[in-house]
Amino acid sequence: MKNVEIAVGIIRSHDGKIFITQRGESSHLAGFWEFPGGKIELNETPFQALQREIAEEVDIHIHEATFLKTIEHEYSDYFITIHTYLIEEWDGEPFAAEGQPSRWIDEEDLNADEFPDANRSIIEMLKNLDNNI
Ligand SMILES: Nc1nc2c([nH]c(=O)n2[C@@H]2O[C@H](COP(=O)(O)OP(=O)(O)OP(=O)(O)O)[C@@H](O)[C@H]2O)c(=O)[nH]1
Ligand SMILES: [Mg+2]
Repeated sequence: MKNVEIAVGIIRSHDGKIFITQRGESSHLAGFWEFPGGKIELNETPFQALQREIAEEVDIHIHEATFLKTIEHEYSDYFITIHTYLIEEWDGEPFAAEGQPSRWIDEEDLNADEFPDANRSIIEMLKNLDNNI
């Protein structure tokens, strides 16, 4: 089966809100909310892919991010590897640069049922993170 490797950013403001976007109607897993990010291209590190995707999708520029973890998940038609980063500093103001719906949401209100299955363990981790970071 195909393996897709992506990098995603949890863009978190100082007051604990997270910027999420919604997948377009014609895309895979349409209608689910997601963390901005996308596929790692040839010759890119995961962090370089994160920088590029975050700039393309939500128009902010990052110089650093905290690597959180890499998760692997099996969808019915492909495997996915997700490198997850926490972004707390950026230049600019995030907005949905590709016209997709977007919102700031309180960390505690993140609902795993509204995200792709692969995100469940990311959301669980986030809810436990504040004790550690
Ligand atoms: N961006 C993102 N993708 C996710 C998340 N969770 C998850 O399962 N995915 C899956 O990862 C796959 C690739 O992500 P993507 O569609 O953002 O890739 P991309 O930005 O490079 O898009 P493109 O291929 O249209 O250029 C999709 O099938 C998507 O459903 C998530 O939280 N954020
Ligand atoms: Mg994307």
